[in-house]
Amino acid sequence: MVPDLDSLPVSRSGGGRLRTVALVGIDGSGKTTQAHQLATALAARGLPATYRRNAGGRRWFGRLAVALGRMDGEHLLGRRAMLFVESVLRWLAILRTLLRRRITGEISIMDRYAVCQYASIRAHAKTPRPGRLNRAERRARLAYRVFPKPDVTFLLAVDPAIAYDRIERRGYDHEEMAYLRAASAAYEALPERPDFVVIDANGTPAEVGAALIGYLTTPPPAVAVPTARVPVGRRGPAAALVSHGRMLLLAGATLAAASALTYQLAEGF
Ligand SMILES: Cc1cn([C@H]2C[C@H](O)[C@@H](COP(=O)(O)OP(=O)(O)O)O2)c(=O)[nH]c1=O
Repeated sequence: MVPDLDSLPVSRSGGGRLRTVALVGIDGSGKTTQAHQLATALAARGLPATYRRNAGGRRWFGRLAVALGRMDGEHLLGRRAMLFVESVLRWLAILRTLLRRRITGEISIMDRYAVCQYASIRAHAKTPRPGRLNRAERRARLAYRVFPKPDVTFLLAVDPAIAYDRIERRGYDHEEMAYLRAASAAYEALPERPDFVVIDANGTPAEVGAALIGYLTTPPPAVAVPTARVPVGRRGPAAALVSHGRMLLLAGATLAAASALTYQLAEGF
């Protein structure tokens, strides 16, 4: 059966058409592989799905650091500066993705989203405490709150040891086991965690891909499932106000982000 836009669960739950899908999880969980695969699978079903990468530049700075004789981006810039740069670049990347989505009407299959930055901040803290919201995260949340929640957020849950092996095999970066464990715990402790659709990502790309597409194309249960997308109290004129306010904020942010240099930086990461 070939599903159309209106056959996807998100539209059936009353929230309108499916517009944004985010894949989140620790490094090596398979976000990039699966986001590409999912966009291709949806496109093959005639849906306007496009892969979008909301990267924070850590990998790029890692390569630069190595070229300059340092271990990684954190070693090059310092822990706090790297987190700040990552937060800014990811913010710009998400903004660009959402603006593109608005212009093209595509279904954006997003490789990472705002929650990845919150998890990164927790896991990269001097003393990682996965359950604790620190000052840096508070600031990031303030900046990222202009972005709407994706229609679906898939958390690719993977054993950190499997993720570690995958990263070693892909060969162009390295993560410590302690960091992967802290990041995994951070995702589990995020307040957004109850909204995630958790997918077992320990399997093969085909198995995980089937779980993702299966979720999106399987009709929801007949019982009324409350949707978290639009709180009931925000419907009607209040919803319109919130929506306009958000658009104004986004427009202002677009101006701030309009420098070609910054745009190119975000594009490259
Ligand atoms: C999804 C998946 C990826 N891989 C490989 C592909 C990549 O080289 C590497 C990491 O996957 P990748 O998609 O790059 O993970 P992320 O974007 O979350 O960091 O592991 C597997 O070996 N098995 C899998 O099931």
